[in-house]
Amino acid sequence: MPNLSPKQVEDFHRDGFIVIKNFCSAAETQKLLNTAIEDRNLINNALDLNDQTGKKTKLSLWFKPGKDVFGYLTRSKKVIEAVAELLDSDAQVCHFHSKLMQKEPKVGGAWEWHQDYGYWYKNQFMFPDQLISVMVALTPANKANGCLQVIKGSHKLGRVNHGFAGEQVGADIAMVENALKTMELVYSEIEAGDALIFHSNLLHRSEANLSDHPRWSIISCYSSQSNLAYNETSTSWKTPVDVVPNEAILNWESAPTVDADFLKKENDPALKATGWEG
Ligand SMILES: O=C(O)CCC(=O)C(=O)O
Ligand SMILES: [Fe+2]
Repeated sequence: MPNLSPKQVEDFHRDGFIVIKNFCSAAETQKLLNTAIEDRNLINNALDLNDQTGKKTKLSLWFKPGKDVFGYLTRSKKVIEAVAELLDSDAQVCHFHSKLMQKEPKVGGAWEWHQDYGYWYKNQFMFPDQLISVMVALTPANKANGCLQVIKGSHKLGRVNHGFAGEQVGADIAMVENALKTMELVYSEIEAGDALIFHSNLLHRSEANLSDHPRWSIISCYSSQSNLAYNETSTSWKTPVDVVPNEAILNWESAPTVDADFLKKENDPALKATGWEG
């Protein structure tokens, strides 16, 4: 039984993204949000990333999905089946990394226009069509609190050059402006529990959160096992996901995230100059 309809698959290939409403139930979303708020490891391993104006986005990033509620979500049958249908490979699905994104009221920073493959090219992943991101909203995301914006169809541009924009890596703004002349900018306003699945070359950004409401989400990135990365020391990206039933999210006991292999800022090639920029 396919997880996605033929129309969803077609939309993804044409537009570079799809939104799946109520991908997580209210109870699942609440459990994820509570864990995000209460789990000391997630909090202690959060990195602050400055945007160009000094506003900060907080993110915790880990590689190997564990036996906690986030691990169960990222390994769940519903996520892995959807991803498998959209990746350009019949090989098994591997989990590259997940990030808990916390854009706090008034202080949550912006993300510059970029393609995720703009980062992952630095990891020397070979195939952008075998890399994908799944964003699940843990709180409502809208224009006021800095929801994700995407340029519809921009994954078809291929990878554009990226250079540093503050502490972040940003796409060549000339190419972004050209794209915006003919392609539609879409504000991905979604509710808690909705999922946005997008291609690694889709141009996207988000503005600062100037509202009184948090914008929290989890973004999980997947790669096919046939996609090799020659500059990546973590190993989860080449390890097929140990898939769990969807019920695990709500019903299985959630272990602490203490053993998770969290990213330290200095170890991320995407945050370092390689000389390949520009
Ligand atoms: O959460 C956001 O607003 C964007 C984050 C993002 O695009 C990324 O981490 O690659
Ligand atoms: Fe991104």
